[in-house]
Amino acid sequence: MRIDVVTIFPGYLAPLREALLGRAIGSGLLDVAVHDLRDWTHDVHQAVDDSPYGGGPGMVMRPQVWGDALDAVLAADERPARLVVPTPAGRPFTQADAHAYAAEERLVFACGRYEGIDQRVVDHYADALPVDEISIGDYVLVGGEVAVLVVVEAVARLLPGVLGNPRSAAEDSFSDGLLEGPSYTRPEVWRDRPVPDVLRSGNHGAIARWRRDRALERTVARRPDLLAALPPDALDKKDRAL
Ligand SMILES: N#Cc1c(-c2ccc3ccn(Cc4ccc(CN5CCCC5)cc4)c3c2)n[nH]c1N
Repeated sequence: MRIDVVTIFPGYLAPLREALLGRAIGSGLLDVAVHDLRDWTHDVHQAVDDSPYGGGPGMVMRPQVWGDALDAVLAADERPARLVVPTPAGRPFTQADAHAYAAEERLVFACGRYEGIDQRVVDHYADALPVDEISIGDYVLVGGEVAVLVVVEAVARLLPGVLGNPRSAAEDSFSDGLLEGPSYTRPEVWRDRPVPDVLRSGNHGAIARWRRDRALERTVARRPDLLAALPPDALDKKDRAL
């Protein structure tokens, strides 16, 4: 998979080259190119923004600069691409999106700043390729770069060979529709707090039941919306007895 990121702050994307993602890049599983939007400006001030038509707070990013940048970036590789534009007004990004994006040959991310990017940019490219305006959560950031780091990590970990243990991705939270329960490791007792006995019993059936019960309890307490979204047959009699 090839990933391109266009931003006025290329340094914000440096973490992509660390740790797991850095190894994925080094092993050729992922090809990442970060581009400075200002390389496509032509004025001495390298202006990328201007006042909003109709008034309102802040500045809006200019369509001409984005058009020149995205034309050049898209033309640099013949693989079909999906353009992903983080925005506070975007559709919520989900684990299902991460799986869908992991199947793409190429993702191009447009990182806005200020009040966002002139809407005509999204509208223009939507005539030529798939374009997603996504949001990573109901809180307000200052730009799209952090969202790109989140999305790229969620996608890259699903690529074959990136995670050391492929079972991790297969057994993700949300993969069975529930939050995962608590995890424990050595020591057996830490600050007078023991590991639950069942986890040391060797009784795999009891362990699986205990873990399912803890996942259900946690989901009821923290994400009742996930329970409501479960298919009717997702909970068995023992689940409902909890
Ligand atoms: N993903 C994601 C995001 C973002 C995100 C993503 C991309 C950009 C580009 C610029 N900003 C800053 C910004 C902040 C607020 C507003 C709304 N206006 C404020 C006053 C009148 C309306 C517009 C832009 C961005 C924020 N924030 N939160 C998420 N989950």
